[in-house]
Amino acid sequence: MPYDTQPAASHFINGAYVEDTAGTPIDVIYPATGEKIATVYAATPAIVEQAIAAAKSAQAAWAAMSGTERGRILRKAADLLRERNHDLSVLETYDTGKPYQETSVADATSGADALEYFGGMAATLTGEHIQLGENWVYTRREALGVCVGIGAWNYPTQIACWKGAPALACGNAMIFKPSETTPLCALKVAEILHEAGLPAGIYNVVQGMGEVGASLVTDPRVDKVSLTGSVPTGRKVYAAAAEGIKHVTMELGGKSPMIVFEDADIENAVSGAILGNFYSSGQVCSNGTRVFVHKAIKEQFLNRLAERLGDAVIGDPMDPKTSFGPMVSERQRAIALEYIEKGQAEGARLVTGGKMLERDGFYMEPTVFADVTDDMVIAREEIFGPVMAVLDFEDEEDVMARANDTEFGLAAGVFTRDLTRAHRVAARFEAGTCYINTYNDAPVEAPFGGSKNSGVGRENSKAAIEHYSQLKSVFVRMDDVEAPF
Ligand SMILES: NC(=O)c1ccc[n+]([C@@H]2O[C@H](COP(=O)([O-])OP(=O)(O)OC[C@H]3O[C@@H](n4cnc5c(N)ncnc54)[C@H](O)[C@@H]3O)[C@@H](O)[C@H]2O)c1
Ligand SMILES: C[N+](C)(C)CCCC=O
Repeated sequence: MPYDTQPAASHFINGAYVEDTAGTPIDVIYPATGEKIATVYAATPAIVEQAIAAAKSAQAAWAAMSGTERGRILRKAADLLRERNHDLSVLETYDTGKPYQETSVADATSGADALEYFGGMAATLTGEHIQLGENWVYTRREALGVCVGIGAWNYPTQIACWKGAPALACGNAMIFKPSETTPLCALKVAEILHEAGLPAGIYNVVQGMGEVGASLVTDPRVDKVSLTGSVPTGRKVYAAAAEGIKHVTMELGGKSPMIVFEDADIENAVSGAILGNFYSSGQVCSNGTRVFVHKAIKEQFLNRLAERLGDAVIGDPMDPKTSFGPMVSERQRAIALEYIEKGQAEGARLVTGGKMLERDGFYMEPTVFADVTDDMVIAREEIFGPVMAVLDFEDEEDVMARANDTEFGLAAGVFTRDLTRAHRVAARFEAGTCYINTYNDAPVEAPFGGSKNSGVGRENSKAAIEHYSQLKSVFVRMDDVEAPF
């Protein structure tokens, strides 16, 4: 192993690594080999208490600093993430199994973008002045207090930063619980933030399974919860947060549509479908896994897609030439393979792939089904694996209705050369993040998030500020107070 993956300790609390081996051990498995590469221990109630107490006592002083001072620390952390991109990318690859070819451009770099963007914005956060005759109101944009971030396993560095950066820019403290499947990367984010000058207690990381997350969400000292995870977990966390009337951001799952019209640039549409189904071995929330292709170009599209998939380099994720790595875990691969069996049983046509690879690690083939119909399980449920469902259509009205006929609303994409149609379709998509002639771009400047069951709130962009701060109005009377008696 060219990299020591064992973290200094399981948790990062109050500016330092903290260990408590009384917690349940969590083995960290390298998905490319199935080997154990590290062990962390789930937070005990005493560790959770330490983290909440540290965040609570540090937050007010952090919020009292000027935005310029807070932002400077975040921007320094962004620089450190970029300087250490290689090591952080290697760690991300060990944590998730995603190829280094991806992690070196999409994870620590995306986290750095968030820290730089929100670091730059911290000094610009202001209230407003509202004149009412002689009297006036001013508003103060204030921090929420203690925020809890709970992560999924597909983008551990990115999620730790996408939640941490706006929270900290607004003057909050954060306690982040990574997914138990990928616990390593967030510890490095915490370490770097503190090296950049973050005061102790402002960004803490605790490990554990769902119950650790639940104990954070229900603590009365916690003011906001931001979850990235599945819809079933989102339901539980949203309900628990509602009990305490807490602020929430819910970044949940999807089964997003991608519509390829007969006038589309086929090469670009195939590229979009590859990016939106097979990047990160298909383990991306916003993936366009229901690909509606116009009947007139369907066979051309499928032939070109199969040819391009033949160019995928499946192998050692650390080899920079590898473009398709293993699934994150044996369990996640088993889930995807079960869906493939269901697809075949329901009569979908297997165009390519469909099997696990007989080698160490959790590899399977990128898989494409054609002749999928709307009622098939593979067209309705989120698989979270490299399984694309291609469906036919002929009519725009009909395909719009079918594209929107889902409980999810995370993302949606359209490929067409017809400008008017592109914008008409984007306007009619019931989804929070839409694409025209591209797929899965997620720059920090743009809001990212879902509608319907795919989520509440937005990450990134100015919109995230609304979800990590609150406005206080202060009414100022200049004349006398009139009272009835
Ligand atoms: N919308 C987005 O931005 C986005 C991004 C990445 C992943 N996802 C979604 O995440 C899912 C895959 O990730 P996963 O398998 O890790 O999801 P998951 O829902 O199983 O777990 C997510 C996190 O929630 C924690 N958790 C579980 N039960 C909890 C509870 N009762 N209280 C508090 N925390 C609890 C887990 O420990 C984990 O850290 C997919 O559905 C995917 O679409 C969404
Ligand atoms: C940046 N991506 C690739 C759109 C991923 C966002 C997080 C979803 O899994």
